[in-house]
Amino acid sequence: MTRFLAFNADGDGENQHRIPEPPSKITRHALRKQEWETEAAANRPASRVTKSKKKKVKRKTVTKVLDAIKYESDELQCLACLLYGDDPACTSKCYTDFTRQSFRPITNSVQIRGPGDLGYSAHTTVPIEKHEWIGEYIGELRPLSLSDTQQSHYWLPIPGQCAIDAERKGNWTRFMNSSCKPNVKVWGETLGKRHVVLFQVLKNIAVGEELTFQYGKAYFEKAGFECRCDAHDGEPHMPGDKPAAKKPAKTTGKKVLKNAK
Ligand SMILES: C[S@@+](CC[C@H](N)C(=O)[O-])C[C@H]1O[C@@H](n2cnc3c(N)ncnc32)[C@H](O)[C@@H]1O
Repeated sequence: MTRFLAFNADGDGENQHRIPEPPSKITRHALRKQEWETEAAANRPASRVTKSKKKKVKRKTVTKVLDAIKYESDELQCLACLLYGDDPACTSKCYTDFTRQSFRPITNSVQIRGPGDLGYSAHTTVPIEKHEWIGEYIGELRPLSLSDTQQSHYWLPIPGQCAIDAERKGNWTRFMNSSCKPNVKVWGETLGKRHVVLFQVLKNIAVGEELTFQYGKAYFEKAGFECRCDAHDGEPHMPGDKPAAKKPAKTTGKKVLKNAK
């Protein structure tokens, strides 16, 4: 298991330590194969399962799930070639081209700090310009049908497909916390007939700044806790709530007199 290195936020950078329960570092989506076999078995019409077919279905299912986020649709436009899904010119090359050419390769320029109030956090060690694409959400592909209790806090669903769960395996993007004043935006996109979840920078970001995106109200409602981001000075709130009005500073007698004039 490759471990993410982290730096203690209170330290001077030399205080390097390992995250208590680190996930595996991966660059491609992974699967819990057995889980998908169970899922497939549950959805397979009983009457059609014959002994000879059983093996075939099993192999097919895993392959199908491995391709779960590759889709067949003529309605979606590829972010790289701008062609629609039914165009044969849109191929898997679009994915490799886009990730090689249009991604700011910041993977080695992200420092994982913490734990702080929100756990670990991702900070850039290089300046990043507005509109740059900085990463893809990577994790284990899991069935959408899993119950709420089986879904982790690193669960990101792709509607109609599957969910990406980065609890046990993932890349640096799993460490991005939520903010109501985010500097990164999350996009569900398609690249070379593949569903992807990408992150794009919303404004120029300076060295050392934390990278954050908005998880959305539904995330916090489901997770059963409130957002405690810096935009609200760490006060518990739900995304969309207005920041509580700050208490007026104590007025001095002098000021009151001046105003009274
Ligand atoms: C995708 S993880 C982000 C990385 C996480 N901080 C860690 O240490 O692994 C999401 C979890 O981080 C914490 N978190 C992130 N942003 C938060 C926020 N704005 N308010 C409260 N908790 C937050 C919550 O525990 C949440 O379940």
